[in-house]
Amino acid sequence: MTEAAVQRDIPEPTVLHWPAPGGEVRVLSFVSKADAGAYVADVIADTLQAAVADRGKALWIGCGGSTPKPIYESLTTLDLDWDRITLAQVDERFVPTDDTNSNTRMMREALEPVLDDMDFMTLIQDLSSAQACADKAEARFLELGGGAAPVFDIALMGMGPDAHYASIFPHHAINGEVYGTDRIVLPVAPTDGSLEPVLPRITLSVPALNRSRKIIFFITGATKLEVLRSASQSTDPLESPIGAFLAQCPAPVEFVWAA
Ligand SMILES: O=C1O[C@H](COP(=O)(O)O)[C@@H](O)[C@H](O)[C@H]1O
Repeated sequence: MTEAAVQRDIPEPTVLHWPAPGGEVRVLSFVSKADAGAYVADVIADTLQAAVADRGKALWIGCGGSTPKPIYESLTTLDLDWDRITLAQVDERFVPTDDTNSNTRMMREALEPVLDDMDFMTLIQDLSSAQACADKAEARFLELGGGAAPVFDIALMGMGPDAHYASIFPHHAINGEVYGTDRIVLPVAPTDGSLEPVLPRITLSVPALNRSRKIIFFITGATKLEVLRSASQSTDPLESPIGAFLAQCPAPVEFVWAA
């Protein structure tokens, strides 16, 4: 069994930090996206290998969108005990897994070199309805947790330019339910099309995300850094989903950023 993943020689980041209602926000700022991505991949790899060494297996969750694809690709180049690693999704669009909008498709493509060795759990467990899909995904998570909501060794998360995280969007009714639910997985209704989400979605609930031992957000671009700076000052879930999340999250949260 490998004790630690290969460590790359990554230039030291600058640490940006500012006060916020939920506690200081800390952002590791790298000179290049490649360095930032390599850092995130190494943190995930080390966390997974430590979990395998401690508990014989690792369970983690990863986000979709386009930003994290290089992280997943990078992880496949590292020497990990893939046969002991399960990856599930933070959120998904309720579309077939071969659809171009599918996070599952992106993740499977990026992880292709190790996909047969590892256990990848898509949130798309049923295409008859988003509720049936969420119910089946919930059951899968309960299996993974031995009958209870599982603990995740690490969560790789992202943030959209509208301050959404997972599939929890500003001004969406899901904000009234997603923080206080007993559910692990919830369906997210689409809007009328003028605002995201335009497609129905499936998301992990906030209590489920909170069961991560650590959370690492990977964001890129000047716009998202300014969105984070401003949104972290509000704890109103309707206006500022990311600010609301940070204000209540019990897990250690780190942001990694590059322009
Ligand atoms: O819709 C989504 O967007 C966010 C952010 O994606 P990005 O490509 O702008 O980084 C992502 O974290 C989430 O998983 C995805 O479903």
